[in-house]
Amino acid sequence: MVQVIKRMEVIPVAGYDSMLLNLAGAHEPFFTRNIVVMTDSDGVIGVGEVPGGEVITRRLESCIPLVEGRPWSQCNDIVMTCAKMLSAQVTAAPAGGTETAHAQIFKKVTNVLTGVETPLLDIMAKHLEVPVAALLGDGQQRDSVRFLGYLFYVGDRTKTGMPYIHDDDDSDEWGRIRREPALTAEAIVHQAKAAQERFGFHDFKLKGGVFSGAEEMEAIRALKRSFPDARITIDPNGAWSLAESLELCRDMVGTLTYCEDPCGAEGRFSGRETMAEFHRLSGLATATNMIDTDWREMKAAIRLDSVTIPLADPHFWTMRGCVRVAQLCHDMDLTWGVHSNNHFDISLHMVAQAAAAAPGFYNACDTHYMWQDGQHLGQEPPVFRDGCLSVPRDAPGLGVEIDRAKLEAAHRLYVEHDCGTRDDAAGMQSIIPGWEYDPHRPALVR
Ligand SMILES: O=C([O-])C(=O)C[C@H](O)[C@@H](O)C(=O)[O-]
Ligand SMILES: [Mg+2]
Repeated sequence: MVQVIKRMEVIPVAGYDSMLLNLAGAHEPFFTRNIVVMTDSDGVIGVGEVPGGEVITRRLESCIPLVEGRPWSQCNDIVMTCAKMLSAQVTAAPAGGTETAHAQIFKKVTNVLTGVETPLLDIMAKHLEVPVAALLGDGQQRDSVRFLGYLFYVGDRTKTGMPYIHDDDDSDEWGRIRREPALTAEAIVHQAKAAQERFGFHDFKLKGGVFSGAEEMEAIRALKRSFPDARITIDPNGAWSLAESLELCRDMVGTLTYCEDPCGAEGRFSGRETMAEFHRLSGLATATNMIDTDWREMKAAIRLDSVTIPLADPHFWTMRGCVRVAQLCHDMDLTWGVHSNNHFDISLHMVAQAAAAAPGFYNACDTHYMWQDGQHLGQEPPVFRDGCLSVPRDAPGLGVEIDRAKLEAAHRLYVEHDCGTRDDAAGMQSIIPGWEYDPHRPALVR
C-alpha cells in the first residue's frame, strides 16, 4: 500500500536576531521563515524551511491542493506540477518593475519549490531508512560537514527603541557578546574567538559593506593575524567599484582565501563582467550569491570566468538543484559553497544534507545559525563539533524531528509582532532617521 501525503501545513514563523549590519541596513529584531510540515498516511512527518515573507507563504499555500492526496513516491512529478503552476502564477503577475525585481520573483518560485521538495525528500528518506543525502546526486559522500563562522558588525540596539533580544544567554562568551555592539576590528576578532570557542569554526566570513573598504580590510588582516590557518573571506554585497576592489585586494592574496561579491554592475559592464575582471587582475578566487543564482546566470558566469565559487544555497536552487551545482563544480574547475540567511535548525540540516552529497572539495558552508543558536524547532538542538555537523548514515531523513510546541511558539512570535517581509532599511532608520539604501555606499559611510 503506497502512502500518500495526507496533510501539508505552511507555518510562517519568527525568531530573534541581533542587530546585524550590512549594505542594506540592519537586521530587525525578528527574522522570519516559512516552515512546511507534511504528514503521510502512515503518520510519517517530513519538514522543510524556506525564507519568510507573505508572498512565499501564499505561494506555498497555493501548492497544497497539488500535494495532498499524492503518493510521496511521485515526488518528482509533484514538484514539477507545482513548478508549472507557479510559473503560470508568475507569468500572470502584473508586468513592470526592474530586471532585478523580476529575478527576485523567480527566486521566490524556487524558494517555494524547495519548500515542497524538502519535506517530500524527508518522508521518502525516512521510508527508505537513509539520510536525505543518500537521495541527492550520486549519494552521500561524507559523514561530517564543515561550516564557517559568519561574523557581522553589530549595531547598538539600545539606540533603536526596537525590541531586540538581549541577555538571553550567559553560558559562555559567545552568549554574552552576540547581542552587543561590535563596530571595530578588535570586536570582530573577539567575536571570532568567542564563536570558535563555542562552535569550533576553523574558517570565517565577514559581512562587509558597512564601513569603508579600507577599514574592513583592517578587520580581515586582524582576523588573519589571530587565525593564521583560517580560510577567510569578506562579502560587501557588491558595494565596491571594480577599481576600489582591486585596490583593496592588492596585497590580500594569502590573507583572503576568496572574495565574495566585491563589486557589481558598473556603467556599461554587468556584475559578471566586473567580477571576471576582478578575478583575473586580483588573482583571488571569487564567490557569489548575487550574479550566479540560476542556470542561465551560471552559463554567463562560466563563459566569462567571473565566479570560481558559486554559493548554491538549497533555498534558491532546491536541494537537488544545489547538488547538481556541486557536481558541476566538481567536474569543472570550480568549487562549491553555500549562501545563507538567518534560519532555524531545519535549514541547517538541509544545508548539511546537501553538503554531505557534494562530491570532492567544498568550501565551508555559510550559516547564520550562531546568531540563532538555542532557538531550534527540532526536538534536539544541532551540535557543532570542531566546526562541523555530523550527517550519520544510520539516521533516516533530514535529521530533525519537529517539536510542535516550539513551532507553535515561533508562529505566535510571528503573529504577535506582525512580522512579514524582511526590511533591513527599517532597522537602520531606527538609528539614522531618513537612512536610505545605496548599493554603492557602505551602510555607515554617509
Ligand atoms: O552572502 C550574503 O550575501 C548573505 O549572507 C546575505 C544575507 O542576507 C546577509 O547579507 C545578511 O544576513 O545580512
Ligand atoms: Mg554574499
